[in-house]
Formats: sequence, C-alpha cells, structure tokens
Amino acid sequence: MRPAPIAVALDAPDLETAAHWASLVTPHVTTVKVGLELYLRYGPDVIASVRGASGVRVFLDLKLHDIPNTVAGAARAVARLKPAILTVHAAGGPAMIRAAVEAVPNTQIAAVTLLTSLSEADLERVGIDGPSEDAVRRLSALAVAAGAQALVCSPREVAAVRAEVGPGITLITPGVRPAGAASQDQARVATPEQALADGADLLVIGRPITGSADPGATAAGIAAALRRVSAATGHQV
Ligand SMILES: O=c1ccn([C@@H]2O[C@H](COP(=O)(O)O)[C@@H](O)[C@H]2O)c(=O)[nH]1
Repeated sequence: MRPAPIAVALDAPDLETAAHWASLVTPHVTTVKVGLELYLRYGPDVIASVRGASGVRVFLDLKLHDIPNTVAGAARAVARLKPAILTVHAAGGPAMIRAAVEAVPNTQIAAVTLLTSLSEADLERVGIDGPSEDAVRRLSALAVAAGAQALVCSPREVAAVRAEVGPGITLITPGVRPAGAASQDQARVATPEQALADGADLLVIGRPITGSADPGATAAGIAAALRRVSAATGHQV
C-alpha cells in the first residue's frame, strides 16, 4: 500500500519518543514533521534520528520569521540536513521569502499564512480584519509571487487558496481532526477527508495520531480513509 500524504507532527518531549513514533507511522505516511520543541531541544541530530533506516521525508517546521539576511543564513544552516520542506512565515514579506527560496534550492519553502490556532476573533485582535480566507488568499498570492513552492493554511481555506494559486503549488494543512476528535488548541479545523477533498496535498496531523493508544494503527486508519476519498473523487494520494 502506498503511504498516504500525511506529515505526522512529532511534537515529543524527548528524542526516543519521537523516533519511536516515526518508526510506527512511516509505513503508512509519506512524511514526518520536526517542529520547534524537538529541534530546539536536540538540534540538527534530531533529523537523522527520526529519519531512521526508512529514510522518510522530513518536514522541518521552524517557521522562520526575521529580516531577509538572517532568514537566508538560517535556511543555509539547515540545508545540509536535507529537509524536504522548510517553513517560513508569509508575514515576513516577499524579500524574506525570496531569500529563503534562494538559500536552499533543494528544499521546498512553505510559507505559513495564518496559524490554524487563530480564530476569527483572535485575528481581529491582532489587527487582521475581515474573514480569515481573505487574508490567507492575500498572503498566499504574495508568497507564491516571491517564489514559495508550498503554502500552509487551514483546511477551511484550502479550496480558496487552490483557486487563488492554481495547481502547481503544494498546499499543506495542519488543523486536521478526525470526526469526533477534540480540536485542542486548533481553531480552524476540518476532517482529513474534507481537507483532501478540498485540495490539500499534505495533511499535518499530530496529537490525534501520536496521542492515540496505537499511533501506527491510527495512522493506517486515516491513510485508508484518505484512499477511499481518493477513489471517490479521483484526487491522487
Ligand atoms: O498554522 C499552523 C502551522 C503549523 N502547525 C503545526 O502543525 C502541528 C499540528 O499538530 P496537532 O497536534 O495536529 O495540532 C503542530 O506541530 C504545529 O506546530 C499548526 O498547527 N498550525
């Protein structure tokens, strides 16, 4: 069975747990994601640990956000780890995004639009007026014009972003929750089936998998659900 387009967020308190989760899910998913918790605690060595013998794709979610020169330097610093994907914040602006793209030509730069943990009320509080979809579309267009090959948005906005940027850009959606699962600190969520049907290319899923009693079986179950959507809609997984 082909692995499903899921990036499992390995937000673990220690390296052994992260590597264990990675070994359980890698038969079923294409990608594992290393975020700030693991990278700041263990540094670059974490990448080899979670990649393991399987050589699974690693998504390095550092959400870089600084002046262009600093972001370019940071991106160059992790290039030798060969992450498949590296995140920057779209709000860093076009020059910063372009600096990251030029610094790591062999890694996909993914621009994070609006964090999926922000509700419409939160967005208003931080000065983003109007529906989240409008801001996400605007940031997506800006990021793609600056050379970003991938975008991170909530599954609620993925159809609108696809309409905005067309077919060639990889759309990555955190904020994915199987039906009935708790949202936790995520605000703009949808099910894996809905995210895929609406055009997402890679679904980021963390706690619903890693917090389950059997992460391997849970990942396999979600992967099977995505294959059913793919068979029904023709959307390739
Ligand atoms: O807008 C964003 C950008 C990144 N993330 C990251 O995705 C995972 C989600 O984990 P869950 O346990 O499934 O909530 C996490 O590592 C975030 O840092 C995001 O949630 N939203």
